[in-house]
Order: sequence, then C-alpha cells, then structure tokens
Amino acid sequence: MTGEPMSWSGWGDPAKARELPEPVRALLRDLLGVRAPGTPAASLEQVVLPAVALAEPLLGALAKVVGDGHVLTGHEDRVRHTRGKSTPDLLRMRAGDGSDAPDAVVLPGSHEEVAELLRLCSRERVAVVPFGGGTSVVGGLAASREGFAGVIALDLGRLDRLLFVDEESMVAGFEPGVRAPDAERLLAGRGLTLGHFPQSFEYATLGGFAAARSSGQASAGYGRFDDVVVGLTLATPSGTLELGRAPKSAAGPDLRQLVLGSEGAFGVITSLRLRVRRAPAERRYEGWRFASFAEGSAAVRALAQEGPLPTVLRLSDETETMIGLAKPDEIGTGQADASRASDAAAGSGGAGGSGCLLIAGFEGARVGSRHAAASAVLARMGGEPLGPGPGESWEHGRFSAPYLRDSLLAAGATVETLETAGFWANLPRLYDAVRLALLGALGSPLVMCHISHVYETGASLYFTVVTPQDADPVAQWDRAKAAVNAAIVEAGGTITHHHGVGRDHLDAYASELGPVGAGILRAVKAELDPAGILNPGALIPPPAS
Ligand SMILES: Cc1cc2nc3c(=O)[nH]c(=O)nc-3n(C[C@H](O)[C@H](O)[C@H](O)COP(=O)(O)OP(=O)(O)OC[C@H]3O[C@@H](n4cnc5c(N)ncnc54)[C@H](O)[C@@H]3O)c2cc1C
Repeated sequence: MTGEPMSWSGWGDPAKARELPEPVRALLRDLLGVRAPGTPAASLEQVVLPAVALAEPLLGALAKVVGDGHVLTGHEDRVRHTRGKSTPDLLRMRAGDGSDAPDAVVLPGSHEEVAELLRLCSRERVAVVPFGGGTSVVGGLAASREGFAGVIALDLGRLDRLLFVDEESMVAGFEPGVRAPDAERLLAGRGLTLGHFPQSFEYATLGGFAAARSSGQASAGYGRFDDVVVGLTLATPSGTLELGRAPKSAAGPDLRQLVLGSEGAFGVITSLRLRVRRAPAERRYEGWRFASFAEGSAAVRALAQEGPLPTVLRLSDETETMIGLAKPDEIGTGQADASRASDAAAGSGGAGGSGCLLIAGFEGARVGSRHAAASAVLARMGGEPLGPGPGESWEHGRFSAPYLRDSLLAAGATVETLETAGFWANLPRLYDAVRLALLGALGSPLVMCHISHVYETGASLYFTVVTPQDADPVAQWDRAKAAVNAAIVEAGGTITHHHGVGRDHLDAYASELGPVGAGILRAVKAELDPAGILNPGALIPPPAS
C-alpha cells in the first residue's frame, strides 16, 4: 500500500493540508458572516468513545479466525474507523464525539476468513460494517448497535493484491482493499489503466467503489465504476455468490447489479474482475466559456447525444466559475481568490457576469480527430475556446479541493457537497429546486454547481455549499440536508448519482423505491443475511410501521 494514513479528523494526507489565505478569511467574515468557532477542535486523545462492548471470549474467537494482531481495540484504531468523511462526520469528530465507534477493528486476510467471520458474527449477533477506504460521505459506515452484542469494522486493507491480468480479454482481477492509486500503479507496469478517478481517488478502495456505485471524473470516457465491473465474489452469511462468467448474459436478471451499490448490506465483496483499458499515450485538456449555465448545458447535451464525448467533461455554473472551484489549484493564492469570492458572495450564489467555464479533456485514441469534432459542436453551441490553460489547471488540481474543507471548518464555515441526477428535460427544475431548498434552509449560503457526469438522456448535478456555522453546525446541516432531500424527491430527481444511500439518504431512497421496491431489498437481505448483521441501518428501508 502506498500513501500516508488519512487524517483522523479531516480529509486526506495531513501533509497536504492547506491554510486559508487571510483575504479569504476576511471575506468569509465580512460577506458571509463567518465567525471562528468558540471551541478548538478536539485532539485525538480527547475523542470520547463508548466502552468496548464485546466480551473477551468473543474478541478471542474473532482473533482465532484472523490471527492475533488482526483484531484491534486501541483508541486510535477505533477512532480511525468511526464514520466516514462527510462534513457532519468531520464536525462530530472535531467536537470529540466518537459515539459511533466500532468495538473492534478486524482485518481478515482471505475470502475464507471473511466467510468464517460472517458465520461467527451471525451466530453471536455482532454487527459487521465492511470498511474500505473510509471515504463514505452518506453515513455508510456509522455503526448501529441496537439489538447487537457489539459492532466490528471489517477493514479490508489486508486484501490488497492484484490477482491476475488477462490482456486478451482486457480484464484484471483484484482484491477489494486495493486503493485506487495502488491499482493504477499495479496496472501501469503493463501499460493499462482502470480510468476511475473520483475526487476521493487517493484513499478510496476498489471494493468501496463497487459497493457504492462510484463515478469518477473521467466518467464520460471510461464510464461509471459499475460499467467497469465485469465480475465479483460476494461472501455472505448464507454462502458465497460468484457472479460474471461472461461480459453479458440473457440468463435472467443480472445479479451483479444487485451487488453493485449494495453498500455492505448484502455481503462483503472479496474479489473483483474489472475491465481495463490501454493507458492513454496522449492527453489534451482545455477550457471553453459559455454565456450561461443554460447555454453550456445545451452544449454538453449536444456532445452527449451527437458525440463525440470527451474523456472528461465538466461545466461549472456561474457561481462556481467565479469562485474558481473548477481551478482548485489556484485557490489559496491570495488576492485573486479574494476578488473572485467577493463577486460570488455578493451574488449569494446567483448568476454573475463571467459566464460559465467548461473543461473538456481528451485522452487515448484519436485525440486529434475527437477534439476537432467536439470543438465544432461546442463552437456551434456558442462556446468560446479558452485554450489549454484552464484545462491543464483543472487537471493539475483535480484532487486538491477537498483539502480546503478542513481549513474552512476550522474558520467557522460549513462546506459540504451533495448531488443528484435527472433527465435533461427535468434538469433546470432540479437545479432550481435544490438551490431554493438550500437558500430557504440556510439564509444566504454560497451555492455552486457543476455537471460532470453526462449521458444521452440526462446528467448529474453536483452542488457545493458554503455557509457560516451556527451554534450547532451538525443540526444546522441536517436541517438543510433534509430540505434538499425533500426537494430532490419532489422535483423528480434521484437522491444520489454516485455518493450512495448509507443512512443519510435512506428516507428519500424509500420514497424513490416505493413499497414494492423496498420490499424486494428486504427480501434479498433476509435471504443473504438472515441475522441482519451486515451494516445494519444502511441502505435497506425498514418496513413502514
Ligand atoms: C473528498 C471526497 C471526494 C469524493 N469524491 C467522489 C467522487 O468523485 N465520486 C464518487 O463516486 N464518490 C466520491 N466520494 C465518495 C466515496 O469516496 C465513494 O463512495 C467511494 O466509493 C467509497 O470508497 P471507500 O473505499 O472509501 O469505501 P468506504 O467508505 O469504506 O465504504 C463505502 C460503503 O461501501 C461498503 N463497503 C466498502 N468496501 C466493501 C466491500 N469490500 N464489500 C462490501 N461493502 C463494502 C461500506 O460498508 C460502506 O457502506 C468522495 C468522498 C470524499 C470524502
């Protein structure tokens, strides 16, 4: 495994933490009314955890399966496996609230050990939360204790091997705990890539991508992660499910789709067979300007429907364009931020005068001809070419933006992201509904949006919100999130395009599924996990009372 352990209370590699420049602090204060929180963030030692509920004989039985040294009950190990990395998760951690900590962290070393652990935990009524990179932003890792003897985090980090590469079929086999950068490194030696680059790339795992139906920044060219998975193995308390003996099949419903997005509630993914592509020899990234988000959206739709699609396609709305989130590596450079932020805050998330930035990235085969054809479409739709500068800047800073969140939280601003998707004809309504819900719930937040996952029939909308923290920022965000979830359901969008359901989206997901759909999920859960030990409280809507 490469890389530093992730910050226990924030995002990413602690060495890459970024300070907010003073002009931005001043603007947050003067224009959004942001004030530094009264109490400093808790230290690791100050985080309060519940006492370990699992009795010694049970801890011993777990250790018998995975070996001594692979059952951890130390303070830091439990803290590091408490919840995920949503903003409420980080706010709770900064407040020293470790109440959702697992009793133990268990690290299996093989499929057989996972299967044995699931049998043991079913027998002893121990809840099991599969844990990949720990980057869930939907409450996918918070342990529910009610009715259980205890909770374990099943950390898949020891299952970190490349299993095989079949270059004839262009399929590679991996264990689930391989982190995305390690997967790319393992494939690079053979000139191959998965092409999956979500913003959580540095820490998320392949098993987590499959379990949460992740979508990466290059989804226009490489597809979503569910397009990449051709086969997988699922260990369940009821036995092992092997799926994917051919790329496509007419033998009934495709059960792979039942496992993709199952968020650890049906079983533990212990291996994956993934489609690989030749690593691109050529890359070309550039920027375009559109007069408005509506004009830019029409251009993006034209590319999705007529082709050719670039590998990366991202359109920021007016506010995101002004604030510069499309060029995150430039944020933090001082005065330039200040004037951009001032413009954006003055508009309180409204339309500004600088138009909208579109980033188009071309990788792989026929870059020249695809670029020429796509450029003709973008020019016809009113786009103004800005050259390679904005595109290269975006590519350079593509994983940087989350590092700003910790500095913003420390300064007293809540910053969080949320997303949805819909058909093209409904997208403007969905955009307005989410913005109005946020403005209604938070007063005058900064609301930014971009489109970065497109299909012939529709697209996702990805929002970033900045607002001053009140005395209880978790409750404040919970209220805003509830308002947005209701607005998305009402406006006919899906509650999530790629973050998943977890616990945070459960109510809205139940509305989206309807009673018959929810009943199907409960029936599958009852078949695969009769004792209900797997990630209880996540994904599966409870029966209506
Ligand atoms: C800063 C940031 C940026 C992000 N950017 C993106 C993005 O661009 N695109 C995107 O799609 N998502 C993004 N996410 C969300 C998150 O990274 C994804 O959901 C990712 O797929 C989670 O992978 P993970 O390995 O961290 O899984 P975890 O967070 O550990 O787990 C996620 C869920 O999957 C289950 N699970 C994990 N491994 C297994 C397994 N082997 N078997 C069964 N269940 C399992 C867990 O129980 C949990 O329910 C972002 C998150 C953050 C914090």
